[in-house]
Amino acid sequence: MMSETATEKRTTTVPVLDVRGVKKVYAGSGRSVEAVRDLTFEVSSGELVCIVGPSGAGKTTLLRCIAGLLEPTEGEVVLEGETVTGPPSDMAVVFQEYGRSLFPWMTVQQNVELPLKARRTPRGERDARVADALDAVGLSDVTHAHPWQLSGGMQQRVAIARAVAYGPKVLMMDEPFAAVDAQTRADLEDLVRSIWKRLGVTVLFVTHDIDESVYLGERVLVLSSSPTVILEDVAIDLPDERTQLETRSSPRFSELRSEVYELVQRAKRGERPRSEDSSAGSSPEDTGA
Ligand SMILES: Nc1ncnc2c1ncn2[C@@H]1O[C@H](COP(=O)(O)OP(=O)(O)OP(=O)(O)O)[C@@H](O)[C@H]1O
Repeated sequence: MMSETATEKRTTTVPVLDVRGVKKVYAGSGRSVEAVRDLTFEVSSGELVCIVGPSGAGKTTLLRCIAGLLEPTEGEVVLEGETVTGPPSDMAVVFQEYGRSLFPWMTVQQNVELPLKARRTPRGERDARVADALDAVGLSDVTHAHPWQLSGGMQQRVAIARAVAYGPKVLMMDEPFAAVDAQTRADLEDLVRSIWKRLGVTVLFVTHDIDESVYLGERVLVLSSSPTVILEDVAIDLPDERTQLETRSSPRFSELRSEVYELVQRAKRGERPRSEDSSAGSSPEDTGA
């Protein structure tokens, strides 16, 4: 099993990702929207960090800035010491809309190997990576099927396999399970944790779902409502081995869930982090909405 190596790797504290003072203002048509005001946090190599916050808090905007798909208005994103100025080669993103991210005319195998072909990975290595990734997501027996022949949950597994085959240092997931049923969602959550352990990859997981964030994460970053900053960085001190039944029914899970729930409620009420209390411009009127 590879989990020991992955566990050792996760205990290191090298920041793989450094988000420094990121602000994003969308401008256009005579209207500007400050989606994100000032986000600063670090993610260590091999961590699994979840991001939650009220609707419209700027979770997707933040993720797109980190993925190099949007340019921050101020601040910077530093990945392994390099400022992100476009999609970094060692980052992969899994989006919610699996139906739109897979090519229907290509087989599962072809969809998963596409980014490797684009990177001109040699055939032998490509085949091995695709086989490993499909094995990791439990889809080795449908390599020649087309996405439309698979269930929604299986299609999302293909999208995850594609990201995994690429061998990213950082795997970002933007509400990846919002469109699947509850049972499939639980299976996919366990899949994310098993892949994370198996590969020792750093994972940044955006979700609306408070229970999901606590179940998956080692840390949960709670965003304030607009103008968005980090309201709280919550350490999830649950045991490393998690199961849907035992973990979710443990007293500590309930406590953490309540803590994050209360923080999200505070965010919705427009509360600001304590660090802003003494700073200028932090009056309740300044909380936007
Ligand atoms: N391309 C855009 N142009 C203008 N405003 C935008 C654009 N994209 C997002 N916004 C605005 O920025 C704010 C943050 O949006 P974003 O989608 O990042 O939030 P979110 O937390 O991911 O939302 P949700 O949880 O509802 O998916 C919202 O007010 C949104 O309307």
